Amino acid sequence: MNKIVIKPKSNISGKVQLPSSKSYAQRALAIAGMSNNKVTINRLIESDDCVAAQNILKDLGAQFDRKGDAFILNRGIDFDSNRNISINCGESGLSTRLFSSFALLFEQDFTVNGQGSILKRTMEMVIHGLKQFGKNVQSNNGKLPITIGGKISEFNIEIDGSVSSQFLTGLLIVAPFLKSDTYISVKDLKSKPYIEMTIDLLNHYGLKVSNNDFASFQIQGNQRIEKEIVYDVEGDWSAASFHIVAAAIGGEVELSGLLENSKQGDKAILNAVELAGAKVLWKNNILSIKRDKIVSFEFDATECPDLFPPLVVLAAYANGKSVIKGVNRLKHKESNRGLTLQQECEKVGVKIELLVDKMIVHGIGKPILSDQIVFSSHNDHRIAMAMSLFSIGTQLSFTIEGANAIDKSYPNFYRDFLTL
Ligand SMILES: O=C(O)C1=C[C@@H](OP(=O)(O)O)[C@@H](O)[C@H](O)C1
Ligand SMILES: C=C(OP(=O)(O)O)C(=O)O
Repeated sequence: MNKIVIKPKSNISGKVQLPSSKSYAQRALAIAGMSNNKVTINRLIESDDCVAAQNILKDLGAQFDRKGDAFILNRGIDFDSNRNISINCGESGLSTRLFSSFALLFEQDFTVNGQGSILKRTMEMVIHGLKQFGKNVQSNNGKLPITIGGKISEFNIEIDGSVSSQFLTGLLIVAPFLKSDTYISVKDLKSKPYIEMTIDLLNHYGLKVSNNDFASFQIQGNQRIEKEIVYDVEGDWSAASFHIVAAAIGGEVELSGLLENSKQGDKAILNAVELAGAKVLWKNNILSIKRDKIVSFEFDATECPDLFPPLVVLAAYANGKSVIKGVNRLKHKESNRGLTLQQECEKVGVKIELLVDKMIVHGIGKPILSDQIVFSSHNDHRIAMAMSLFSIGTQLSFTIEGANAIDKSYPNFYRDFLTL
């Protein structure tokens, strides 16, 4: 049954080993597909998005084995195939926008499809970008499915980065393997840390791209992955953000598996919980978070939009107005997260105002639970995880409908959270 009952928790205390980063994992798989040598990716979890990326590699003719949590690529993508190609990207926005750019490596028809919420999310940035390369693109009114075909005739393009960085990630992964050098100028790029992660991983595979202050990128063509690669996927800061906020409002946690100097933008959650009054400490690669006071805060989440759901819960437990910037980034996620957070928080008496690019959360110290509460995840993993936190310091159980949404990024979330 796709619902869960969460019991009240008077206190948070315990240790969690974080799952590996779904953003790094999908990138590592995509770049591995370009290799003619063996690639081993360690610590790859079987979240839905990571499974989708592996299925795409299969659709593209790559061959690999799984041994425990390791992924071992034996043969990369079959670029010599001239049959028409069709990939299914599951519900992953990143895999959909990233692997669409792989159409640049083929001339035959390359169809991209998916399922669930991704069918409602815009693909305009992909369509517009691929057309500039001279490709023909047919879409379902700017959404999936899209079919891409034809030759590349242009290597100097301009894209808009204000809605999503994910297609640019795809272009940066594909461009080193094109026959000519590529120049990409980017207007108004958001989610920049995700582009740093892409470049970080390209460098790990021995590939080079030149970044001119996130405004343009120059990529030499005809590059190769010269040697065997081993890559260990680091822990997921976006997943960690829920346990970090749980501790900040309800007690303490010790988290392992995270890198202190990670390039993941979502490690900014530490700045937010410190602003709200929690204590943060690193010792021997273990991160400890301890509740102290909880005060309202102001935070700009424009570059780390996935932090909105846990930040809203943090703000709900502070007394008074917290301001979180970057709401425009939320429209095109698994749900329209500004609206879904507003709707779900209303159920516990927390009012949220959505202004032009700001959210104001009117925190009430302790959310009010009645015995009737049924949250909806809106089939959005981050909404399901965030609503679970409302069990902290309250007296009554509640239900989350659409609870399985967590499988997209963190299938063991409830197991881990319920041990705290
Ligand atoms: O590149 C990535 O791994 C991601 C980029 C972000 O999307 P946008 O670039 O669309 O903001 C983020 O919200 C998403 O969860 C993962
Ligand atoms: C928006 C997300 O992912 P994606 O865009 O890859 O579906 C997310 O994980 O919150």
